Amino acid sequence: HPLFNGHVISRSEDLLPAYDYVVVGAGASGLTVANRLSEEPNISVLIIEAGDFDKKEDYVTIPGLAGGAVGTKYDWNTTYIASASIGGRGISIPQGRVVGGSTKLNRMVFDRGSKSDYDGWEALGNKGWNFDGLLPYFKKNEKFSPATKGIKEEYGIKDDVRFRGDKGYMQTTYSPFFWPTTKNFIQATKDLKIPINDQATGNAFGGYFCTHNMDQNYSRSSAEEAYYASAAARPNFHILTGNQVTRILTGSSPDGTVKVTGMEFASAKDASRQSVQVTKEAILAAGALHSPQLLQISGIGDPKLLKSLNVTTVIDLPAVGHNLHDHLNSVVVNILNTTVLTNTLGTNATFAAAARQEYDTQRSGPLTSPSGDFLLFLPLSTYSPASEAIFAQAAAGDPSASLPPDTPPSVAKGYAAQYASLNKKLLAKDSAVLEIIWADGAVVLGLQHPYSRGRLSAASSSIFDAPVADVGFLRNPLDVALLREGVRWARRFAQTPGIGALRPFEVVPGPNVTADADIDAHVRGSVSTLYHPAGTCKMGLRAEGGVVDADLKVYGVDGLRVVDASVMPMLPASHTMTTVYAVAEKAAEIIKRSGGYREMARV
Ligand SMILES: Cc1cc2nc3c(=O)[nH]c(=O)nc-3n(C[C@H](O)[C@H](O)[C@H](O)COP(=O)(O)OP(=O)(O)OC[C@H]3O[C@@H](n4cnc5c(N)ncnc54)[C@H](O)[C@@H]3O)c2cc1C
Repeated sequence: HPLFNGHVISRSEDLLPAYDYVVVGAGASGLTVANRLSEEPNISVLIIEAGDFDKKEDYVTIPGLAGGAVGTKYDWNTTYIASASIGGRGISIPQGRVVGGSTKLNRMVFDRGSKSDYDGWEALGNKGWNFDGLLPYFKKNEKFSPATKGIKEEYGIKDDVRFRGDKGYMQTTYSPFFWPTTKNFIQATKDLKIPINDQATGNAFGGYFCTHNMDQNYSRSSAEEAYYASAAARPNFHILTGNQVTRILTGSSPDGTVKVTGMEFASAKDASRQSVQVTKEAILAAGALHSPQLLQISGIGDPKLLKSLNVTTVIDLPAVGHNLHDHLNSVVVNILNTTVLTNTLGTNATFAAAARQEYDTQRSGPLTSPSGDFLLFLPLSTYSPASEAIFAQAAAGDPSASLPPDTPPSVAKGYAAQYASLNKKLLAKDSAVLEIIWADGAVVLGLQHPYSRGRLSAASSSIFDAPVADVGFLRNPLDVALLREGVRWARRFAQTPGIGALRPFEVVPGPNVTADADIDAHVRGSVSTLYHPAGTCKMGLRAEGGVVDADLKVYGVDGLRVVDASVMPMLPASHTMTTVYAVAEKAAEIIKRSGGYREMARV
């Protein structure tokens, strides 16, 4: 077929009239699933992506400049709505709008959560979704290379390679350069007798050395380099960029079954709508903020919301958009008495020029590191003496304090089970409550298992109007207590010999801020996002607020799945990309199996 030339479809006129699978969104999950499905030469796959290909700008490819694409044309530039619980502030929430999705914007922390976190997904009613069940897919995603000999010896990094993949498309390794005060951070970890583990093994707590998604040339390995590049030559793999899916088209058969029939899309709000037919399935991979929005404007959601948008209800599924949660962080900032800091790249032009030259000519030095080369993930009892008291407060608390007004009963029921699971984590030794990112004097305190939940709602019936994202940060005061204890820990940490050697001087919130109420005010006034929105199309039982089942099929509709960060019932204590890839790798096999294709793909 002339159109099956393996090239990017840049004009919608060049599309085939029908595809077996149409994937919405070419980010982490979408490219993974589309790549794996198109391994079968008989399957035709189309991905529709709102953004375009990037131009390999330095801020996209160079690890030391990671995050630089935030706020550019490659970002949706979305915001979490202002809320009283965080001092009336709105918070910007970057999301990739480019081929590669958020993996082009992200900070390249490539880690997994604890075994207990994934086992918790299964305990919530999702058979097979546990650490052991995900491990083959974590490995399938990855082509891991160990640290350089120098870094390995200097820092004593030990990897259990049985837990690592060596044939995947995603290239991962450690930075060949660690910023100098990383040594102080590691020393402080030892001073506090915090064990150092290997996060890949499921023991993602204590301290760990962190891998990044980058190739052997120390350039970003995004979903594009990994899953697009390796599939682009396949004639049955098409991608349409610069177009947004505007609606999922459905029809009903005489017996009342609702089935996906096609996808409608457009290049701009006022551009004409076009459509392609879907012969097998539509797969949503638009991310945790856009997949639920697309479901809602296609008539799948809470009838009350849909009515207010003038959208006809196709499937009454009130949970769509609920269970929105994200990792949030507060911060304690110290001034350090030392010269070479990560921000020297921004403040000292001579240093930056030398670093650039070193990167360009030798692929070494500061620009090879996206930072975050060593991280702490602390169980509550290891960072707070108040764990029993906070547990008692939680056990006596009312789960509904975490939820937005008008939460549907099924969602509240499902959340009650999550609440019990969150309470257990307060006493657990095998799951972290707090992440510590050491950013040279700034101690970033990331809450990993927040109690509070929010809600994502379409703002209108048009996909081109940004959705209303109420993330619910600090809605439940338990989250404030967990961060308050983090602030106190950060001060003890600053007094360890390891950090003390840098003569830290606290400037935020400042040494006078010691009373609970004052620390709480600092927490409420400072929290921000760690960029991990999830949970809005939760995998779970329908009666418990599930939007998709354990095969990631949307309840009530034939031929429709969600495979992105929105299906995670609860965030693991880790950054999210690695988990998104593993979920998508598993999803691809589930989809192949249900289509009658063989399961284990060639790699
Ligand atoms: C600034 C930032 C820093 C981060 N840092 C890290 C980190 O260091 N480590 C880590 O593990 N994780 C990090 N993350 C999170 C991680 O990148 C995401 O969890 C992951 O990419 C989510 O994958 P996804 O497939 O769900 O969505 P995405 O990767 O965001 O992909 C969704 C895609 O769908 C497209 N889309 C949306 N709506 C439509 C539509 N209607 N039609 C067509 N296309 C559409 C979008 O344009 C996008 O390309 C970070 C994220 C950000 C934004």
